[in-house]
Amino acid sequence: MTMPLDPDLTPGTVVTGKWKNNKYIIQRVLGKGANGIVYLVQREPGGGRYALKMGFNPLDLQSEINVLTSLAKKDHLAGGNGFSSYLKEVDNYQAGDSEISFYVMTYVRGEPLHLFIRKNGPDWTMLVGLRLLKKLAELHRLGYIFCDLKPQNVLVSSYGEVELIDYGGASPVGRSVKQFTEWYDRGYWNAGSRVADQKYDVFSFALLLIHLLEGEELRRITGDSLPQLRGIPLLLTVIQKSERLAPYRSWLQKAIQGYYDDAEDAFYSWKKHVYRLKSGPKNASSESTPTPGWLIPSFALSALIMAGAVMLMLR
Ligand SMILES: Nc1ncnc2c1ncn2[C@@H]1O[C@H](COP(=O)(O)OP(=O)(O)OP(=O)(O)O)[C@@H](O)[C@H]1O
Repeated sequence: MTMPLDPDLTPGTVVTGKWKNNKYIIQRVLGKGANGIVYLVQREPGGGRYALKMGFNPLDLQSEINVLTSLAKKDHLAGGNGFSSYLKEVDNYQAGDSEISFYVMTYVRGEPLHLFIRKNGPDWTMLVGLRLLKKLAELHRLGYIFCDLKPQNVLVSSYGEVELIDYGGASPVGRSVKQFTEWYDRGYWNAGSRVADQKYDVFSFALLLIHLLEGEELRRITGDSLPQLRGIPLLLTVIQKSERLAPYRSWLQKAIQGYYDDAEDAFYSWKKHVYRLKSGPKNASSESTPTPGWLIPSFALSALIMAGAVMLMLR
């Protein structure tokens, strides 16, 4: 089976599945990664919108499909409804002489975590972080580790709902991590092995948080030091010195040092932290940065949506 290197399809192209004969009309490219290209498609007939992924390498795509299938089965058995409905269909597409494998999944509306926080402000980190930990906890309960946690793989809706995308790196507990991004990788930071366990994801989450709020400082401090000095003490220094990380300090110190057994443990600890913030004093950053007048209405709306979302979450 041959495969074009770059299956770039123009809007309007109809992708017909070879085996199941379902038709999907390409609307636009949602994104391109190292492993494949993801399109927004409309199913015909019926018209529902989905995300359709074509892989550059059929074997990599198949292993991703295997993970999603196994997750769906486990989730179904556990009575859940999150992962069991994510994967919709797997088929092949005959494009000229070549056959391209693809799969269809739920279309997740949202923007990558780092862009969401940049646009809506760091105050959202508290809520979005809680929801992300909840997602990871659901995955851990099914025996899987996400492994390649990075801002691009976390999509956030305008109400702060969180979805993980790209399960290409997900592994059952105990396997070696096959896909990772250095900045969020426990091995890169000399903070533990590259074997998939629950703490691996919690560590990546902690690094994600440091990156979101203190990215420049992290780059500066690691740029100056030798690779062998990259490690837990260096990260603890960044956490200790940072004003922006102050509300998360004790949580982060524990996460970095592998104190939390899994994402559920980390989630409950974070939840307590959210409660504390709710009743505590206003944080320093909102006092020290004056808000321009024209931003106040959108800020107020943003705060209102966040308050509503926090209440929903803590019900
Ligand atoms: N279900 C989805 N709903 C909406 N957008 C999606 C969905 N899946 C993927 N995307 C978009 O497509 C992009 C590429 O998808 P994906 O991350 O699966 O590809 P990849 O080749 O595995 O990427 P990477 O190089 O990060 O491993 C994502 O960054 C995202 O913008």
